Amino acid sequence: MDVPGDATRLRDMSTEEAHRFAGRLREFLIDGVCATGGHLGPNLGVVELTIALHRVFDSPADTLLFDTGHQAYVHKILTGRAAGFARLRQTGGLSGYPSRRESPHDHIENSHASTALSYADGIAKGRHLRGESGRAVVAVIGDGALTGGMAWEALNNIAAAPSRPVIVVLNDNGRSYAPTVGGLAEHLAALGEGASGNVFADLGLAYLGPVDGHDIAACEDALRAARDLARPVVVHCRTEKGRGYAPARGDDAELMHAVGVLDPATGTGLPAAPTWTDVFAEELVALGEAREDIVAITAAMPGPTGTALFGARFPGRFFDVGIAEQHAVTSAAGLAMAGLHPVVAIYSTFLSRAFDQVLMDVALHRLPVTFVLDRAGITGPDGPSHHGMWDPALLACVPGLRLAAPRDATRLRELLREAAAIGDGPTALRFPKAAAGADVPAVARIGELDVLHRGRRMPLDVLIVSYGALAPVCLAAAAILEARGIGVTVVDPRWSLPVDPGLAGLAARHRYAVTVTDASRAGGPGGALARACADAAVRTPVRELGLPGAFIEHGPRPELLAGAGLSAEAIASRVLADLDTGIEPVRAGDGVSA
Ligand SMILES: Cc1ncc(C[n+]2csc(CCOP(=O)(O)OP(=O)(O)O)c2C)c(N)n1
Ligand SMILES: CC(=O)[C@@H](O)[C@H](O)COP(=O)(O)O
Ligand SMILES: [Mg+2]
Repeated sequence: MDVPGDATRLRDMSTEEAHRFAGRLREFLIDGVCATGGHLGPNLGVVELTIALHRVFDSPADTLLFDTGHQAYVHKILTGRAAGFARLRQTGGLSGYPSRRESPHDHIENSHASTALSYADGIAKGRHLRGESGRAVVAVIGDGALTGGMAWEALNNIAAAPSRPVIVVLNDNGRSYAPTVGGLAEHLAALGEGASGNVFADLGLAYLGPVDGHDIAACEDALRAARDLARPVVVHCRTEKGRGYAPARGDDAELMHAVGVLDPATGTGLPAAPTWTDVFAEELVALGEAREDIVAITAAMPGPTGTALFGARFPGRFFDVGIAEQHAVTSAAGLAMAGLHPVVAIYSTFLSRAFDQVLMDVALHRLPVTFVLDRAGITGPDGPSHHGMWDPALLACVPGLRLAAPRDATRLRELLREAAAIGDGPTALRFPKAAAGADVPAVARIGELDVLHRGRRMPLDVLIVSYGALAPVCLAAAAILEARGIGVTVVDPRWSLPVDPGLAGLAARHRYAVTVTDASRAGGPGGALARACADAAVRTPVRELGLPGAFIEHGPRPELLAGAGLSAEAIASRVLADLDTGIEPVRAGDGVSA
């Protein structure tokens, strides 16, 4: 695609030429994203708006921020990265979000929504303090991201800083994945249509709009007016998600918000095997049939979390609260106080945002809320701010919370029921973004934990403690070790928090124990087991295998897991090396495990 390497040529275009260019850019997006997967709908909706932004503002001298960043493909194309789209979201390829390493035009790498206005507030204040406030600070935020409370914390401060003006560009396409919920959505829709008030003006912000976000000249006029106002201002642009691509505007419920590889001619994708989310979605409906106290909550992600099925079946017991995870959790606490059993379906990575609410609004009151953490562990193409790798460490701090990691679909159903039956405190389940795969049967049950494989020799050499979906990998590692004459037992605790009381005793009957989890090692279940062994004066050394304490770049899930040493071969090699060299057992009171 012939794309101006910089915005100079873009600015020299007439409006008509710019619209023709927008058409070519749209075709480039459709062909490129259908070939790689990614956020097709959101980016088709901001083609003209982003062209107008780069014709009016001089990035990177002027700062352009994108909230969530999933809609920054056009920005990337206009800043010299069109060629990189052939490897979008692939190992070593272009990130699907802004990337500071890729370009000085990029600033926010975090794909968690509702943050851009706070960055803008801080940057504007910083520039003012350093006497550099001559340039514009522009933040593009979607109507969905604007349902996040943090955005309003920022607007409150931006409005109070007239000498450090921020230009807020509201990209209002009326949706997150699904139509944006709540009173704000209705208010935005009424603006310009005789609305009784204007929330932005009431906060003290200037308001320009609504503007047709697909009319380049109208966008440019509004953006120039905003720039010349020199005071905090909201430019309200109305756009269409998926614009210009019929399959995205057709029967697709989410207007192709996030797609896999598609046939560009039809917009159809490859058939996918049932996922963990599909299993959860069905079981939640079955649970809802059996128990009328079960209610479900999502933070603007009914489709991706699978709760849409429950919502269709029980519309009165289903709540989409918008991109408002903190509210979701504490509203769930309220529902539990009212005698219901809420199931909060939330990606692992987004739970981080509501940690205080889990700790102080749910657990402190010992409320029966069940958190279903989808996309736990390595997710893959969405990169470091999407891997769900910190929930075990965070939740290990929560008194009274029980965390389960099902190893397969049958255990997911089983553990969801067990969690829903617990009435004296919070529970959580975690599973990955992956096909659900074949069941992994147990050969025995010891208390709450499943024995997946018994070693052939006594005294047994190695105990592998497998958490969650990596059980097949652990069994394959056991086979490699047994081929080397090493006896191995593989167990799955099912509930990783609190530590199963039988695990330390089981470890005592082995020379060595290794824990395997698709989560950050730091604060993971392995450390808890090591300390439990130390406290029980069990001298068996415990090796913890998991994800490193680092931000892991985007790439295919299997490749990233292998890169973190979570393949059968890598686990077996680690065990063999430890057996050769020996590792010290954790001593009682030693907070650090091997
Ligand atoms: C804190 C948080 N929760 C959920 C998500 C998942 N998510 C990604 S994009 C999106 C919808 C964003 O809607 P909007 O801001 O209106 O942008 P649009 O896609 O419509 O351009 C959601 C819910 C997220 N990125 N961050
Ligand atoms: C941008 C965002 O947070 C989501 O749209 C993210 O892309 C999740 O994608 P999956 O639902 O495919 O995991
Ligand atoms: Mg939107």
